[in-house]
Amino acid sequence: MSPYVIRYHDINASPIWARLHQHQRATRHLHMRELFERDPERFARFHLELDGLLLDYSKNRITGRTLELLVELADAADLAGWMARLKGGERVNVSENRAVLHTALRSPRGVPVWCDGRDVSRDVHAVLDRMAAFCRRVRGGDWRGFSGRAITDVVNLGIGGSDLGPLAVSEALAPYASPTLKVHYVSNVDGAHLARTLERLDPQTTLFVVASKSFTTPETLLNAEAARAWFRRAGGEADVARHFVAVSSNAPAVRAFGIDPANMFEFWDWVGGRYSTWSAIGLSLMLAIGPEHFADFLAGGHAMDRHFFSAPFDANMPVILALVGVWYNTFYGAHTHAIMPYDHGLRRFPAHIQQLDMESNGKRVGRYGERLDFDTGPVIWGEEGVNSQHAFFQLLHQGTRLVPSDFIVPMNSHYPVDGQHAVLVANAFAQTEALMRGKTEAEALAELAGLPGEALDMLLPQKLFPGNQPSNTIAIDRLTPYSLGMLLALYEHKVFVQGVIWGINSFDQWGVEYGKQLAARILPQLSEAEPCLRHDASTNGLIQFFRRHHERQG
Ligand SMILES: O=P(O)(O)OC[C@H]1O[C@H](O)[C@H](O)[C@@H](O)[C@@H]1O
Repeated sequence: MSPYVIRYHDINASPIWARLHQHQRATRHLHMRELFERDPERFARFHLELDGLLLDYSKNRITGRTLELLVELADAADLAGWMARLKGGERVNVSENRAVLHTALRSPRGVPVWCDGRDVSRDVHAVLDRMAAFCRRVRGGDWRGFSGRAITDVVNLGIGGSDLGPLAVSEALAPYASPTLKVHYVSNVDGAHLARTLERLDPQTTLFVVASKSFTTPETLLNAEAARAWFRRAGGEADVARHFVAVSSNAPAVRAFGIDPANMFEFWDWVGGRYSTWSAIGLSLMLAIGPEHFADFLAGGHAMDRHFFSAPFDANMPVILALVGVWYNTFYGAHTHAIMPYDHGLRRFPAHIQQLDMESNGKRVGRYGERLDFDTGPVIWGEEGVNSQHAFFQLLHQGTRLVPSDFIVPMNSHYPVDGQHAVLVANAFAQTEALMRGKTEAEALAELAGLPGEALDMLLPQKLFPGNQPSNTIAIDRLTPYSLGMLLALYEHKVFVQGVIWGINSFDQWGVEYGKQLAARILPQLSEAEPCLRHDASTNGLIQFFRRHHERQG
């Protein structure tokens, strides 16, 4: 039984919660444009820098007092205590009775990290060493396929945390990837995903990485079986060992699937799926970028960990990002949060953060099972810039919703194409400025000077921009393994801090189980002959429609 089970989280009954509501009422009329005009030091006061990563949080509806009160809220939620418990390897994932130590995955060699009396850092580095040795063999052409040819393609078979993180990071770090080893990610149980990937590949030179923490996820196991069948058309059963490796915390299931545990890379139950990119789940990533770059990625994550665990709350990037998010979510009632990377390589980053945040904090009960009477994690969404400007920014500029957002902007590109990077950056900065400033009636009138009265009446309201739409800008020198490590760890800690404030266990995910159970029930019914009456009328009707229209294959 967890030692924490007796405590209840009633942060919304705390005096600071009420004071923050009062403060919101007292300051909500403030416009950021005026705040900037009044205080030329606003950027100086509201930005932080760490190793070439800058967090500008000045374009938010906050004052110095807002931050003081939000820090008091963090104190009331015992943030310092929960940070110490997290770092100390205590079982902060109370519903699963597990420690949460993804920070140990990026801790340097030789620095012990204790969990249940065991130095898990040794285990971490032992696996990292095995991964590095394996990657060097594959990348160097020493690990060969059954016909003696070197591996040219790696297919990662995994879903959720066993896909999104490594995929997003692999795409972002493409400039660091091997030119001779291509890594593909297949996640969906929709056969199209696997089939369309395999149609370009040769079984003689393809290596499959079956990535599943539990090794029970049906989508991944079905894809792995289909991949094995595809491989077996060319290679024999004895050759499977050269073409299939596994990443899992479940050795018996890996063995039962037919993969030699010698070809399994281990991780542990104290690594949550959506926090596992840094672990052996990053094997496909390491195959792509090599062990040295992977080590730089871990070092970047560790740099952010050191900052997070040591900086005072009012100068702590993840804490600030989290508190400002809580300000809008909880006290302004904002429902969503957008993430816009102005970098083509980061185009899958919002999807990864979507899982990280929504699977962690999309919960309606507290960590002890108590009902929470306030809104918790926001809907996370986003798209790469500038494409997003040409798609949905209309709503951000002139819609009726408050949509806080993060702009992630590298100052340098790996692909300098005739000054285009400056255009990209100019667009990012301009958007944050426009969202903040808005456009006043006087400014709009100046643009419309000379228009006849009727046209002016119609057009003037269309040309007004209310502004006061908040954004954070995360500017980085260049997208490198190190800076991406910092960026990802920044978001992981942000999510943790928000979870602490809302009293949530950010490390379980009971909400995804129910749909899986029902899918397992419906699957056999799709091919039964007798009328389907076991569900509600809608579900029965859909099952009948499938039966009428589905053409059996195979
Ligand atoms: O790595 P696996 O055990 O295959 O799990 C893959 C994913 O599926 C689950 O349903 C969870 O929602 C995710 O958190 C997890 O990352």
